[in-house]
Amino acid sequence: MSPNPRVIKAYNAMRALGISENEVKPVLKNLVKVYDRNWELIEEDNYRTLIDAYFELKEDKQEEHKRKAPISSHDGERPKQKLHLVDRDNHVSSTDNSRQVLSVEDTEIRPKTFKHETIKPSQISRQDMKPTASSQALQRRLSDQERISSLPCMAARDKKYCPGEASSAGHCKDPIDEPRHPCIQRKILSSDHYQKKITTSGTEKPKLHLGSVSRSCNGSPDASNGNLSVKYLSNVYQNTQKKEDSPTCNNNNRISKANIDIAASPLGEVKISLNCDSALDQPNFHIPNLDVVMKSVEEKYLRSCKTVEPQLSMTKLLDDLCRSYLKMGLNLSRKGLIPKPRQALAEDKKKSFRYFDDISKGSEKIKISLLDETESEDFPKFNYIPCNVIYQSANVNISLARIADEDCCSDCSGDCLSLSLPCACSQETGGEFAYSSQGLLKDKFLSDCMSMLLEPQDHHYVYCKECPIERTKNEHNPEPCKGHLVRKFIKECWRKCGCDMQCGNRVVQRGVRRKLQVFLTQEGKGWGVRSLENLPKGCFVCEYAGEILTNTELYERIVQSSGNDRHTYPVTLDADWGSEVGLKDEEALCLDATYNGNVARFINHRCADANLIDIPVEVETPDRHYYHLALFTNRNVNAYEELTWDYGIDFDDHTHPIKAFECCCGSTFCRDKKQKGTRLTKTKKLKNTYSHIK
Ligand SMILES: C[S@@+](CC[C@H](N)C(=O)[O-])C[C@H]1O[C@@H](n2cnc3c(N)ncnc32)[C@H](O)[C@@H]1O
Repeated sequence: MSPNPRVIKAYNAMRALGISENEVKPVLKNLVKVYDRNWELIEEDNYRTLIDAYFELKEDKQEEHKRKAPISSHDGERPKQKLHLVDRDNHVSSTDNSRQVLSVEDTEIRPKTFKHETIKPSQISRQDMKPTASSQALQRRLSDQERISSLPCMAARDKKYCPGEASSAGHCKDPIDEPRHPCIQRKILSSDHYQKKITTSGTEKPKLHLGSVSRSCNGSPDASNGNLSVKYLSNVYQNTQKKEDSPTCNNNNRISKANIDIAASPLGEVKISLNCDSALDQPNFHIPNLDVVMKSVEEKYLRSCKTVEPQLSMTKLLDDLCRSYLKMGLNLSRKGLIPKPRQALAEDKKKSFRYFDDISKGSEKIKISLLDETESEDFPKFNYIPCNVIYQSANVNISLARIADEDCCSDCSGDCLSLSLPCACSQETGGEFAYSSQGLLKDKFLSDCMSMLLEPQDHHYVYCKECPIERTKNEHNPEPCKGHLVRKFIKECWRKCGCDMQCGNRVVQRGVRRKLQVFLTQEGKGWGVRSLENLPKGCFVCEYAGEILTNTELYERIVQSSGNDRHTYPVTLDADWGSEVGLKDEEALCLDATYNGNVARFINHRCADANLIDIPVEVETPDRHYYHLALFTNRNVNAYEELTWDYGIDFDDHTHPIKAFECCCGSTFCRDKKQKGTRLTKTKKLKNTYSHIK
């Protein structure tokens, strides 16, 4: 009779794990019998059930030997008994021990094999069951397994031994009543599911029921109930734990082992696992925090595919995830981080990735975090200021007396936006407030501002007789003014107004409200800013705050700077230069956030199709030499998308005191000719991009 090909396949699968045909034969025979020749159940998950049964049998045998062994005798005793007595830090490394597990001296199958309370094979890390694993790797794993299974319960560390029976003896409470570690709970759930599967598939035998899973007090499953599946889980878990820098279990209750579940259906029927067994073999690999890896990969894809492109490949994405996982793991170890106990993991997460909780040091109403996943860039030295501060000579005249009655709404109360007839403060914006009752910029106002940005030639420019900018460049023989775009202003209610601070016409002055984070960009732009939440279109993000300098002061600063300071691109407050002739130097102002600035100093430039727009805002000074420059979203922005705005740089102007950087914005409309030569010529194309706001 020709051999059953399913039997041959099963032997082959087990052989790949270093288990011989002779060892497998009786186990398989028994399984086929109890599973009523339901081969699918034996074959599924790469013969998990078979492997499980094999190890269960082995474990039974060991238990049997233990029971039979004379208690006082050490001589000539099998070392496995000692294994359960060694201290946590006193690993038994004898190869005999591993060999002992591997060598199956007697393979006699006993009817009790399946009478054990059993945590089902679904609880075993998939990788451990993988038939492709070399027998050498298995040996090593088994050796670890044996070693770690000897570890005592964490709570009973000083006692020597926490066997299954110890549950009733004291230091581990009834494992069922014990609060479950979320990760473990999930695994138990899946074993329940497994049980259901067996029953519903019409197989009556064996009677599989949820085991009394004894777990060590640190939440990992305890190997002491003689259940190899659980033991396996525990071993890999603890093995991994030794190398870890970050929590194995994240908030999503995913379990972390050498196999890390990264995605699962609600009941765990379908899972995607990261297998980092080979990476764990590398001495310089440490397990990174899965959440951070996920975030970083998501961020990368969100940036490159703002809308999901048809060619987006999930395989590629998940492959990339694996690559990033490895990369981060290696990066962690490159920093020479030493694994810390579990309690310190939260702290570690922050340290290993350079995490600052709040770069504003409490000066903003909301914390602004900084996350550096690579530690490849020095954090810039600057002083965080939440609002503008005069450097020295700027003439910023803030006085209530200068605010005329028609420039404020002293008769108002409460919220000006709720008035049936808009108050005086709406005059500046044509008798309508720029803000909607949701606190967002109204579409019409936003699209007018966008149109100025996209089609400046269609808008009003003023040309100074003697341009302060040209004057600083060449005092005695200034070049003709290059022109200043007359900008639309928002005017907010302020101190002389009768409304309260919650008035809908006070947005910018209430400061940052969105969860922003500074992070290191990957395109060579240095630090950048992203929002940790989705932002709706027209939403205020932050103002560009810095030192208020005169043009001359800025010029001197640039000339004197050592060249070591990476100058943040300064902002010229020229939105209203046309309304006055002959601006004095102390009235021609700009903002410099290089040494003193807020989060906006980290927002990078993007040519034309940036997601933020800068809008001048009049708050406390009716003359517009000085104003606030506020950044609003010009479209819906996804969480973790980098926030950018168009600095308005003319990359062709080689006379500008600040040498323009080489633009890496990646926009199709990039104006920097050096970059791909993709100069903005097709305004129409650009207009199409923003057609939604027209
Ligand atoms: C306001 S800062 C932005 C924060 C800056 N990335 C950092 O690390 O501090 C402006 C500077 O960032 C860099 N930068 C901004 N946008 C860029 C872009 N599109 N391409 C290349 N570098 C950029 C330039 O060095 C520029 O002078």
